Amino acid sequence: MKILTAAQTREADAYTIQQEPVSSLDLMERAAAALVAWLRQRYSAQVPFVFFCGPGNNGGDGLAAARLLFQAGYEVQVFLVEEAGQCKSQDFTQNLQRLPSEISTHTLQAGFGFPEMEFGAIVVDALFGSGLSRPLQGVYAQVAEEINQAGVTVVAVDVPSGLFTDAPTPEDAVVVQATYTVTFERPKLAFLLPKSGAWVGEWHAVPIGLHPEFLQQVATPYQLLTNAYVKSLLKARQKYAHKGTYGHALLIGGSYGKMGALVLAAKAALRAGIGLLTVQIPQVGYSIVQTAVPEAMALTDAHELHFTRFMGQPETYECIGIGPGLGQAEDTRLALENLFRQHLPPLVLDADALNLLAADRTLLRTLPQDTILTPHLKEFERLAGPATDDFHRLQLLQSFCQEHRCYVVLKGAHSCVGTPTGDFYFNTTGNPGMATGGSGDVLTGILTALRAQGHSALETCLLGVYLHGLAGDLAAKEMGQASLIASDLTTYLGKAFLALEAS
Ligand SMILES: NC(=O)C1=CN([C@@H]2O[C@H](COP(=O)(O)OP(=O)(O)OC[C@H]3O[C@@H](n4cnc5c(N)ncnc54)[C@H](O)[C@@H]3O)[C@@H](O)[C@H]2O)[C@@H](O)CC1
Ligand SMILES: Nc1ncnc2c1ncn2[C@@H]1O[C@H](COP(=O)(O)OP(=O)(O)O)[C@@H](O)[C@H]1O
Ligand SMILES: [K+]
Repeated sequence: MKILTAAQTREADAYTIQQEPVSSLDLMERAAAALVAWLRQRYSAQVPFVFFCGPGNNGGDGLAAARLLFQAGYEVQVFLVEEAGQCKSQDFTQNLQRLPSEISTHTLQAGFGFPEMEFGAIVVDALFGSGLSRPLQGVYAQVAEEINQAGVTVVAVDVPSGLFTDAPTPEDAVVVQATYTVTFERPKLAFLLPKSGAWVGEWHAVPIGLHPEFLQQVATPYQLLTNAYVKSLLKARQKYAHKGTYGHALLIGGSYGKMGALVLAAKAALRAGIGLLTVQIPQVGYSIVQTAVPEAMALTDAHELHFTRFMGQPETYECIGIGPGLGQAEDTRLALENLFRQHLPPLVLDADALNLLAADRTLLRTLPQDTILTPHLKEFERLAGPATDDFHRLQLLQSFCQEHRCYVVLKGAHSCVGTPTGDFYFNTTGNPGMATGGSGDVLTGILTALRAQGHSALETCLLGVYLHGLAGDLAAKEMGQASLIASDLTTYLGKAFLALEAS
């Protein structure tokens, strides 16, 4: 699903208005109705609502929604927030005229006294949406600050007011802290990034019937993963298949004190459908692996404690995953350097393999085309340098993938897959319960197994991050986020496959 910029959203609105055709006012009515449907599903008519409406179409949405909610029997109060002399949008003015006189309506201007909130009231933030052109100031900033200090549930309309959707929001800017953001048609780019996303709370995208033709033709590098798309990437298992049909993968990793990481990756690879799995481990890991993962074959390194030399033949494997628990010893770096000189099958690189690459960036040039790298934010910073903000990091990701002709899974909430073509795919599964040691090792195992089964690098990344997050969501549903541990992701991977197939 394409993610649109604010300018593209405006074009989509205009195209829909012209081609459907529908009046701008009716399109606003559709948006307000979608918002109100969402509110009514969540809150009963006993819950009072307080609307704060700005001067533009976002405020117009707020006014239309206040009317519809009032007509549905809810208690509604409206505060019009305006700087002296600020001009109003036409649809705002029309919706103000349509507001039933029974709704208590007040204007807040500079120097206002902030209203007392009734206990349990829900604030609807409709100050500014995608039309924000500068940080909030004056009365708008004061109202936003008061809302944030009121300790109430805040539902932002389309965008939390004060948040820029396609550019970094200045560190010191005032932004409404939303509990929920009900956004029209598509989430905005800022919702998916770690700093700006924090203002958004839990976002829900509600359709408002923007013209499908426009959505189909509009060009953007930003995509959001959908269940339907990821499902289309699944391959059914064949009746006459044998273990050779599903690839032979190799995982290289583990070191003294870090064998667990390799074990987690190995178990995940097996649960992700690999036909055969071999692990290369230092001698210290031999009985650990043979006991913990009897399904895997083991190659032992000449070294007791860490990786120093590849002991197999690269052509035996359809994919090699390197990194979980690897360590960063100097002879490990040399071993990687030697390995990268050989003709290799597709690679998945994680953890210490990435740290070694970062320490010796000449190694980056020797990577086979379409290698998959799976850094978290810190590892990515070591590889590509520091980012000044979320948007700058996306630029770094794009140039890194293009320069090294590789795929990068930038891990976090909404993990982002960067591609050599300069595209970005944001994941939609996963939860903060997965912020626990070893989750990334599980992902490496899954990706290595999918790649070895013949998925392209892109398919591997998309299917892998989605299934990994879905396993986390299913696990969290049963055991809660705090108790979730990395092994649970592997335990629930089967259910994640089943849920995706059945969706
Ligand atoms: N027909 C449409 O265009 C639709 C628009 N929709 C709503 O319209 C919103 C966008 O509306 P607008 O483009 O009117 O923009 P906003 O309502 O976000 O902002 C209104 C105007 O205020 C001014 N402004 C921007 N930043 C300011 C600041 N910091 N201080 C003071 N004034 C500032 C700008 O002139 C801006 O156009 C969307 O977020 C959505 O809520 C929806 O009703 C769906 C249909
Ligand atoms: N808040 C979150 N929401 C969704 N997924 C998360 C969150 N935090 C972490 N994850 C996922 O968990 C994994 C953590 O990987 P990583 O940081 O490499 O952990 P480790 O090094 O301990 O294995 C990544 O796939 C990441 O996307
Ligand atoms: K808003």
